[in-house]
Formats: sequence, C-alpha cells, structure tokens
Amino acid sequence: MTQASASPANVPQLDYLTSCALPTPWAQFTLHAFVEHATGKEHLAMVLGDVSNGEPVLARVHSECLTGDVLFSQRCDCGAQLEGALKKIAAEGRGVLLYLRQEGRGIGLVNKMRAYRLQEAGADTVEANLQLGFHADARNYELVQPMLRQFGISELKLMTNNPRKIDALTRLGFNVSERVPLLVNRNSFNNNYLNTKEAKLGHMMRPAETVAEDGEL
Ligand SMILES: Nc1nc2c(ncn2[C@@H]2O[C@H](COP(=O)(O)OP(=O)(O)OP(=O)(O)O)[C@@H](O)[C@H]2O)c(=O)[nH]1
Repeated sequence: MTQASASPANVPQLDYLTSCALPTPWAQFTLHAFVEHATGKEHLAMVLGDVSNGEPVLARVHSECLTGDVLFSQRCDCGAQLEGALKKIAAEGRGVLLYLRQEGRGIGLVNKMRAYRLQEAGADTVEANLQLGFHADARNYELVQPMLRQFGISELKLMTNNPRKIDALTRLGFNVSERVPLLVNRNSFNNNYLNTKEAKLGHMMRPAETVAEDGEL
C-alpha cells in the first residue's frame, strides 16, 4: 500500500502508515493507520473484502467516543453503533469503517466530560457545547476523502442517521447511493440525547427506521 495520494490544498494532508490483520468476533478485518499532518492524530480504517472493485461499499464514518466505544457508556449510542456497523459489514462480507479521532464531536474527551456535567445540570447536548464556547458540532469530514480514495472507494452505502454527514461526503465528491439507518440501544440514559439530536441536529431517528425492537441488528 502506498502513501495516501496528493490532495488539493483544502483537503487535509494525510500519510498512510501501516496495516495489520484485526480479527474481531464477527470477521477478520484489515486495520489501516493514517496520520494527519496538521494535528498528528492517527486515524484508522477497518476494511473487509474487495472494496476497490467499483461496487458501492457498505461504509461507516465513525467519530471517536472513548466513553461509548470503550467504556460502555449508555449516555450515547456510539458503542452500539460501532458494534452494529461492524456486524453489518461482516454479514455483507465487504465494507469499510473509518474511525476518525473526532472525540466529542470534535471538542475532545475532557470538554465532552465538561459538557456532560452541564447536561447533568439541565442543558441538552447542543446547549452544553454552546455554553462551553464550542459549535454544536465541531467536526469536519474532509479527512474522509484521502482515506477512502486510498482504497479506491467512491460510492457508498452509508450507515448513519446524520443527514449532515451525508451532505458532507457528497460535497467531497462521494456518491452516497444508499443510507443505511443505524438505530440501536435507545435507553433511559440516552433517550433525551437522541431526541435532541433529532430535534436540533436533524438526525433521522424515526422508530420506523429502527433496525429491531431489542436494539440488535
Ligand atoms: N460534545 C458532545 N459530544 C458527544 C456527546 N455524546 C456523544 N458525543 C460524541 O459525538 C460523536 C458521535 O456523534 P453522533 O451524533 O452519535 O454520530 P453522528 O456521527 O453525528 O451520526 P451517526 O452517523 O448517525 O452516528 C462522538 O465523537 C462522541 O464522542 C455529547 O453529549 N456532547
């Protein structure tokens, strides 16, 4: 695998670093690592099957959530979405999951914890970010372009409930030919959070789109 290809000036510069096998409970993926020049952050891609054959690729662009992805937090749906996306890719036998180091919708882990404290005092997830002086969502998805291009991917079946993520990838030149809902693990701890994402961030969270009543995929 060669270095990530040269990008236009407005696309973040990224180096391809290395890869290894990554067995999971559902499939053996190949894990690829990149480093972003501007921040030094290491971003990851989990790839399964032949994704460069021109067929639309089942894809997840996942933002880091240490509390949800690793520490089993029920305050969000992130961990369940990560697991659900990997299971779907394994079931299809082909796909990609980008793991972007955009913790806390881009504000970082400790600021996300500060936002959680404000939420414990009554703010919702958007108000808490604003009270801390951040945008409601500080992420951008420009990194996705050199990462997916590295694997020859241009058409996506994107697993997301976030219409702004679809818009962002479309603006970057990807053809999002299908949206695959990823509605999992609604519970008493994250119910208000998910409702706020629908009301204020435009997420598509209708029950009719829920994959299964018990949260399993
Ligand atoms: N600032 C902040 N970030 C949060 C909070 N809860 C989760 N996150 C972060 O939000 C990001 C995931 O955002 P989501 O809105 O679940 O996912 P999305 O990418 O926008 O949409 P989907 O593709 O549908 O999952 C991760 O970076 C989490 O760390 C919160 O209350 N405040």
